[in-house]
Amino acid sequence: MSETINVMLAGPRGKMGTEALKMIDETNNFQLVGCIDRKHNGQLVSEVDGLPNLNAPIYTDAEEAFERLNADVFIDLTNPETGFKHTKLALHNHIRPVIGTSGFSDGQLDELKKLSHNQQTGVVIAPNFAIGAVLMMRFSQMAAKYFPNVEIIEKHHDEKLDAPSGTAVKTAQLIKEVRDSMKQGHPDEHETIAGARGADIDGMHVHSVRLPGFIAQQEVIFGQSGQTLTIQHNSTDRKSFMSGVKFAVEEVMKIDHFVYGLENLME
Ligand SMILES: NC(=O)C1=CN([C@@H]2O[C@H](COP(=O)(O)OP(=O)(O)OC[C@H]3O[C@@H](n4cnc5c(N)ncnc54)[C@H](OP(=O)(O)O)[C@@H]3O)[C@@H](O)[C@H]2O)C=CC1
Ligand SMILES: O=C(O)C1=N[C@H](C(=O)O)C[C@H](O)C1
Repeated sequence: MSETINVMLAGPRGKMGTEALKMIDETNNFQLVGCIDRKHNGQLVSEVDGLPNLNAPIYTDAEEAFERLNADVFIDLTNPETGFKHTKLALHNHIRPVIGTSGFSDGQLDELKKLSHNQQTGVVIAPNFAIGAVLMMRFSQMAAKYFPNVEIIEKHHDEKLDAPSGTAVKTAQLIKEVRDSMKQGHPDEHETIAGARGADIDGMHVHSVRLPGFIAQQEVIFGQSGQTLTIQHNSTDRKSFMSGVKFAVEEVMKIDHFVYGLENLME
């Protein structure tokens, strides 16, 4: 039988957090030891409406939670500012972070990488936990070798705080690794309304749609003379992210270094 992994989680009442609590509850060798939330200090998860029947305490003070809880792994599903603070606290306490929260800057990612190295503690930061999205990013990187002209359209629910999405940024980074830097579109093009061409990542234009009705979707559109190629992924349910979260929790137990992107843990 697999050894028990003690897990703590920040953001239990959130859309992803509630789904992650169900996954932890359903996984035989995962044990929830506590949560960090903005509300319900001192209560048990089971005492909060809508959360699973888990007898784990809730802390509103993150420092106290990291000091008191005997956790192996820390999952963060909050927001960029909070998630960054939590990840540093987890590493300082040698609790391995699995971070789904998106919106960290390159500078923040560098700082966490250095901290992980100094603390000799593994960390997994995954812009997208859905296997289909990881494949969409990989296929896009493959295609970019042959189709350097590319634009990314990401579509999310209108409660999302960060734009562009972590997935779009990661996709652009993967493409950047295989194509020469270039400016796309007409050399003389100009926006008559600011923002019309979207964000620019190394010459790639990234467009963010925010509408009710979406969970998460991304299209990577490649074009060259006479043909276009579109690689698209849809998450139609947040369950799509949970096998990736589970996988990351298991894998982070085996590493002592920084990993950015689930693809780096897959065969
Ligand atoms: N990597 C991936 O595959 C995925 C990543 N995400 C990312 O995960 C994050 C969460 O997404 P989602 O669940 O949709 O967002 P929600 O807004 O539904 O949930 C965020 C939760 O974090 C809580 N929170 C905010 N600040 C704090 C704090 N200081 N301490 C503790 N809890 C806090 C919020 O509490 P309150 O309700 O009081 O505001 C809320 O319950 C986002 O960054 C999103 O981009 C989302 C989907 C997939
Ligand atoms: O906020 C979301 O919902 C999502 N966020 C992640 C991102 O920013 O890429 C992953 C997924 O797209 C859902």
